[in-house]
Amino acid sequence: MTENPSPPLWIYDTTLRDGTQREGLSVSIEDKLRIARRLDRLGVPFIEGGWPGANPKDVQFFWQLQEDPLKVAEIVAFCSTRRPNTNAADEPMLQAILAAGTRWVTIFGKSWDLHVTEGLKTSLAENLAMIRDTIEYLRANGRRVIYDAEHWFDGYKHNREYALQTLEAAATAGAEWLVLCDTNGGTLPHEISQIVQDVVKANREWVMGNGEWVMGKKQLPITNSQLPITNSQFPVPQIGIHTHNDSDTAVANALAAVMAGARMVQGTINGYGERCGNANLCSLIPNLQLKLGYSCIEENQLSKLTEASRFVSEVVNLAPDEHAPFVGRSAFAHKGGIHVSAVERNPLTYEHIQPEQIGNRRRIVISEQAGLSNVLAKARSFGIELDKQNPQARQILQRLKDLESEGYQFEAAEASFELLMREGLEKRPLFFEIKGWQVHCDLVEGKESTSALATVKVTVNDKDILEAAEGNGPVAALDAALRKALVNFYPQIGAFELTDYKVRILNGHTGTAAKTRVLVESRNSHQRWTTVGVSTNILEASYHAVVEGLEYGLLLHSQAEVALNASS
Ligand SMILES: CC(=O)SCCNC(=O)CCNC(=O)[C@H](O)C(C)(C)COP(=O)(O)OP(=O)(O)OC[C@H]1O[C@@H](n2cnc3c(N)ncnc32)[C@H](O)[C@@H]1OP(=O)(O)O
Ligand SMILES: CC(=O)C(=O)O
Repeated sequence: MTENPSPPLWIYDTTLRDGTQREGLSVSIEDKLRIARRLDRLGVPFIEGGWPGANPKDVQFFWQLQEDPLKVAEIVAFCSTRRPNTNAADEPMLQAILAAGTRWVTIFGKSWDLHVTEGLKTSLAENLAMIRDTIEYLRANGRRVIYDAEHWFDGYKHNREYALQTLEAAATAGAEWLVLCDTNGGTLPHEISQIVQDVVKANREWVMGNGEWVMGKKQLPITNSQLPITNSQFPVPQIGIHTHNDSDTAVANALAAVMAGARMVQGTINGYGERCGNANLCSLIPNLQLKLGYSCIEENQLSKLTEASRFVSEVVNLAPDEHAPFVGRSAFAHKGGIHVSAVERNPLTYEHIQPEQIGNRRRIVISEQAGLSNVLAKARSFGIELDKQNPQARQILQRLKDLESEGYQFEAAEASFELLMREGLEKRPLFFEIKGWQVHCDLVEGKESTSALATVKVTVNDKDILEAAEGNGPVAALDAALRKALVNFYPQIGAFELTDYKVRILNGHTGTAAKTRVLVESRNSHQRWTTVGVSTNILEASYHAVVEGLEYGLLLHSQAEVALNASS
């Protein structure tokens, strides 16, 4: 039986061009190069690098890539058509795009008559000439051309005949791809579907025309069958799609276009882009590859998609969207007890794909929504085998629910939950006991910083220790005093660091009687953990979170020692 090969589909990434049009996103040349190389490794065939001539950074970026080119991907330079009533050869922008030295260029032009008369303030005929001249000029200079039909869908709805003429102008001039853009992002999937089908049909009819103009049979100035992306498979220009997310349908629109015959999909990593963003490639690629059977990137690269998404968010300095489909931290996080119970039996029950296929992982969340299955799954992740019939398991679940109703939140403080569970199972080691503590704050009118003094009385191995320490606030002083008291017994405490401290008022309407939840994040040289404390007294809530933070660090250390001894 011969295997049916997956139909090819070209992914075109525009993170470095349209992605950088997102408000709040700004990248250096080095950032752009790092992202381009990461996308190259991911196996994206086309990477739009920017608009050379629009800013010095993009000019430099293309020059640097000429020195040290990408390994696989085609890097593409972007530009508009020439301005009205000029010669393409005299346009500085077109000189800049040639100087970028790429094999492929993308030119955007106007499809909507309103934009021609109102935006460009020129005639419909001149706009067609601008498209044609620009592409012919670039072809004559050895470039392969992708034509982005800006506002295609709005243009089509207002004046179908003229919109089709703009595509025809691009195709006759030698564009190899005609990319239909939903620039304003207002089109819905059913419209995309109908319009793309119509264009694909018109494209085919042009090809089969009466010889007057036969799209695609025109002799093109260059052909290069050595290129990884060759048009030899395609005797005609192919249709592509570029969607924006203003109606929250960018991904759905791109999928609808592909199902209607588009063969190139433009989008960005994490959906970054102008206004509400572009079609998110981190959703599109797995949908196209895993569900629709298209071949977009290598399987072994698909399993690196989550890592690539996080890499890009790190480089552009934007917090990753934890709830992003496919690649978000919560994309395969199960919280409801019913879900966890079923997922534990068969993940297919509540997962649309296997998280490993795109390099993500399943997580079980612990909270008041949990059932015994969550507790058992968490216990397993802590290395504790717990049976559903064990009454202690239900007691732990009940304690968890009681504490959550008092204001605790364990989903973000798994270290505290592990300590709670170990206590319920009588497996919580006693590293130290706190007999008492005090904090004194010195608030001097007119003095900027507060000085605080904390004293703690701690018992370790039957020895009582009394220590005091100062800090620039009460929590810092308390933390310092505890460490001082414990460090001689547990020198590893010296490597623990308190890295984050978050306070949330739980029932603000009760004024100063409100409960406070404190989350403390700590770390050692290779792990991070979070603990929680709740009280009507902010200091007491902090105290509980800080003490559990130290205790959990000691627990991790002792577990690591046990593992080391067992392996040696
Ligand atoms: C749909 C898209 O996302 S397209 C990409 C949009 N991206 C960007 O705009 C980012 C980069 N842009 C820039 O750096 C600047 O806007 C530049 C360098 C391109 C132009 O700057 P300026 O010359 O100062 O012009 P300005 O930005 O004010 O206006 C844009 C000009 O381009 C013209 N223009 C717009 N679309 C096109 C087109 N397809 N073909 C030719 N000219 C066009 C406008 O009519 C206007 O011309 P005018 O100044 O003669 O009226
Ligand atoms: C070209 C482009 O970015 C757009 O039309 O949205």
